[in-house]
Amino acid sequence: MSSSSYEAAPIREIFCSVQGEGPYVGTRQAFVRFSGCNLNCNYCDTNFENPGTCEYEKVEGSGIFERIPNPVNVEKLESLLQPFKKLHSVSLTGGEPLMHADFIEKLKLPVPLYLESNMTLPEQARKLRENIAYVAGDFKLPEALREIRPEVRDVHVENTVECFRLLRKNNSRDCFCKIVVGRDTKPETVILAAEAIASYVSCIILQPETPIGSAVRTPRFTQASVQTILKLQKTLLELADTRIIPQTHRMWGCL
Ligand SMILES: C[S@@+](CC[C@H](N)C(=O)[O-])C[C@H]1O[C@@H](n2cnc3c(N)ncnc32)[C@H](O)[C@@H]1O
Ligand SMILES: Nc1nc2[nH]cc(C(=O)O)c2c(=O)[nH]1
Ligand code: SF4
Ligand SMILES: [Mg+2]
Repeated sequence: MSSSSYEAAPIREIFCSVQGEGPYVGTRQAFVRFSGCNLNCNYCDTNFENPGTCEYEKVEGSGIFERIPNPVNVEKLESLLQPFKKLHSVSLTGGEPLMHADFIEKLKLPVPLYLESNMTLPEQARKLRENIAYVAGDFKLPEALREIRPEVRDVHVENTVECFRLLRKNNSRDCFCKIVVGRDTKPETVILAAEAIASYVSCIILQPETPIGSAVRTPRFTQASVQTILKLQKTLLELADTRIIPQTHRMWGCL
């Protein structure tokens, strides 16, 4: 074992499922969910705290989880992923996986890496330019972020555009952009965001916000109307292939 295999990261869960979002929906993936995030999006559906152990579902869909001690080192993660067969890719998600770029850089896996990121950490993104085959990059609009100070807003947008530039689509990597659209989303900010990254991506996905928590019983409280999202798509189609795809994994209850 090389010394780099001792690099370790806090991982919240590891399981096999299918990609539930975006243009690769339905493809078979192993998911590695890292703990911790640098943002606090108001719609976030995920618990990314570090619980001290990692939940590992070795048999896909079984609902039976082993508790693996945290942090998990590179070699251990590679062995935990071995039982999962016929994978399209391994989804690195979280929390925010770019916070663990040094760890990801060391991973050696027989399948391509698919990065699910908030695209706000360009120095970390730079480290992974050669490692990632699929970039599912979110553009976090200022109105979706809790506790963002006005003076930080511009830096946030600049960092996001820089991440898309660094990880843009090329001959060996696909890169697409997801934008979660909810009741508070301003069409003007979506259009500005899309203009800034259109040349770096293969498509833009408008992902309607899925109601979470108490909002599930009052969905209209968080959702933008069908008409609003369709209108936005029409405008963005001038810039890029733009699709409206809701989260699908929640519909049939897989992880
Ligand atoms: C939980 S995040 C983790 C990866 C990374 N931090 C990010 O935000 O892209 C994974 C995906 O779930 C999406 N997501 C989270 N909550 C959502 C919700 N309520 N409705 C729709 N999409 C949601 C995020 O926008 C992101 O595309
Ligand atoms: N099935 C499934 N698809 C997903 N696509 C992105 C996810 C995420 O949480 O990053 C996710 C997830 O948690 N489950
Ligand atoms: S960046 Fe991703 S994980 Fe972090 S709060 Fe936002 S949606 Fe949740
Ligand atoms: Mg999810």
